[in-house]
Amino acid sequence: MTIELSPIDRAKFVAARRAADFVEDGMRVGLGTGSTAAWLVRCLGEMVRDHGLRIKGVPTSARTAELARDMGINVISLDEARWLDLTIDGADEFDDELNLIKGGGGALLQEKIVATASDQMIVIADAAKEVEHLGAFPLPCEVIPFGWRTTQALIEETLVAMDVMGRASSLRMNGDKPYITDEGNYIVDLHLNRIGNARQLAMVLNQMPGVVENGLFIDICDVVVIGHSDGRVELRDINEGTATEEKIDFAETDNLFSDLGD
Ligand SMILES: O=C(CO)[C@H](O)[C@H](O)COP(=O)(O)O
Repeated sequence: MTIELSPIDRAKFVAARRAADFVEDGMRVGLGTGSTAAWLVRCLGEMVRDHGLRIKGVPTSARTAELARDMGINVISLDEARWLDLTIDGADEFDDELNLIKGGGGALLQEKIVATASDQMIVIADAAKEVEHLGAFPLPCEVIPFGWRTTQALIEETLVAMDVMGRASSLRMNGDKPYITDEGNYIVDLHLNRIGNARQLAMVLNQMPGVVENGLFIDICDVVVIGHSDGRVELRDINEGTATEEKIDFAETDNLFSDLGD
């Protein structure tokens, strides 16, 4: 039986399926968070189950840990792994230098720690995530709950002083309560519209007391795999300076859909 996927899920799936080919036997792999990364975890689970792939997976959230265990992946902590061969994760935006906004799913802190502790980071995304300038997607900023209003005000004042466009920010909510990250923190989303100097902003934000981490991933991503709903995948490697295109045959991946629906 084949589960009918929406065009966006087909795009996410083919990106994940192609990126899974980068995973080799014996690797320690960082497992991202979000709907695209969930496809990756399912693909790796199938490779473990049906093709005997032996990997150790380091999840970037409780959600991903649960899914990875359900898929039969050997899950270990980052402290056990210490260093990773590869991390594969989704993104909310990427630009032509493969700088990213991440954290739409609230897992930016663990995601950045895990990606930074990896020899290589591969981002998997549908084509809508590609932007000329980062910032249309609200930039997540993880802050500790203590004095969060003061931290938010400090962030806003700093953005005004830096003449960053937008300037509004909002506390991320889960119903009528603040959204709580896996680390017990809050997220303040910065509505910037367009980020002029992402490198500078990332550094400035992280210097503020109360800010734990921000969702700008600068010089961390090595490769982006962009999926399209017709099965095409584009691979861009920032280090090699290459851009190639391939096509995934959905017929060969039918077994993945048979028992792995959401
Ligand atoms: O950064 C993330 C979670 O913190 C996700 O990778 C990002 O939000 C993309 O999610 P999706 O694949 O569901 O579009």
